[in-house]
Amino acid sequence: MLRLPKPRSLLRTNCLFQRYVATGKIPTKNASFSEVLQLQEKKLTGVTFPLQDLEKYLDPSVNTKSFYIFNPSCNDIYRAEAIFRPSDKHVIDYFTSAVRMDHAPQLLPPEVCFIGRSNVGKSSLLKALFSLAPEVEVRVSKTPGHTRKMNFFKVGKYFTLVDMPGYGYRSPKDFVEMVEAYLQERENLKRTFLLVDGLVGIQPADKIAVEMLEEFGIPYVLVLTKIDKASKGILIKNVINIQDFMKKQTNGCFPQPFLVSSLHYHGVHLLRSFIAHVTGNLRLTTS
Ligand SMILES: Nc1nc2c(ncn2[C@@H]2O[C@H](COP(=O)(O)OP(=O)(O)OP(=O)(O)O)[C@@H](O)[C@H]2O)c(=O)[nH]1
Ligand SMILES: [Mg+2]
Repeated sequence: MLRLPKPRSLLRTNCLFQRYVATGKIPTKNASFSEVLQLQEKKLTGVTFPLQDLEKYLDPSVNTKSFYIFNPSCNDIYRAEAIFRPSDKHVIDYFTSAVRMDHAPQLLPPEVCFIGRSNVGKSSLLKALFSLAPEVEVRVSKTPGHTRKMNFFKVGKYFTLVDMPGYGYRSPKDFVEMVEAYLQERENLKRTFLLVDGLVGIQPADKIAVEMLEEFGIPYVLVLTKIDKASKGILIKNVINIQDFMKKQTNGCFPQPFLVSSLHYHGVHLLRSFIAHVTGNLRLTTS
């Protein structure tokens, strides 16, 4: 069923990763879409549409229709990026943190939040999304359980992104009261991004999170993280498993998973445009 590529050298990835760990700074290569557009077509697809890029390794009998549900044009992606670029009139910044819902800020703009197991890469993804506004401080750590509060980041008047503490290992003891209450009560919450490790695939704790989202009846999206760490074979296996799981056991899940590497910006441009779209700030020219 699968046509697997030869294992590729991880040398370059490792060098970049070492630098990332040593300096704590996320690399900036390919952070902006205009840089990505300079890439050769093959690489451009890999960075911009990592899920669609997997199609060439799949048997033609595999149904990949769901890979193209959200399929913005380059122009759409470019327009969405402008929202993630700060200016004097358009301020992007950390706003506040909260450990309880009654401490959460009263914000009117649409909101999206990022949940997932501790260490799955939630804060790193926010950092990558905000890479065009490097003064925005998002703390990431290799120690699981680093984010202890709900952290609110305002993107001008357009929307708010919320970085959540992780569930599972070393999660805050008040996690349930904090996050479940937020998910159930937040009226301006437009979409929840549930992050799953692209290397290990969906875990029992993730399935519990899915059950909770299904029970709350709120729309959510699955995002596979750290795809730079997974071989194409592992990634394809995890994508197929997840698609199968989504089809059989979910109703509120967007049928197209998103694949990201916060280290190399794979899928980050597409996610920026999806966020702009679901918060009502990007009308697609293609649909
Ligand atoms: N190679 C690689 N490493 C990543 C990526 N995203 C995150 N990491 C690493 O994974 C570790 C955890 O990242 P965080 O973003 O802090 O994870 P988190 O989900 O916010 O974790 P908690 O706040 O503890 O729940 C850090 O060492 C990151 O450098 C990625 O796309 N690629
Ligand atoms: Mg975090």
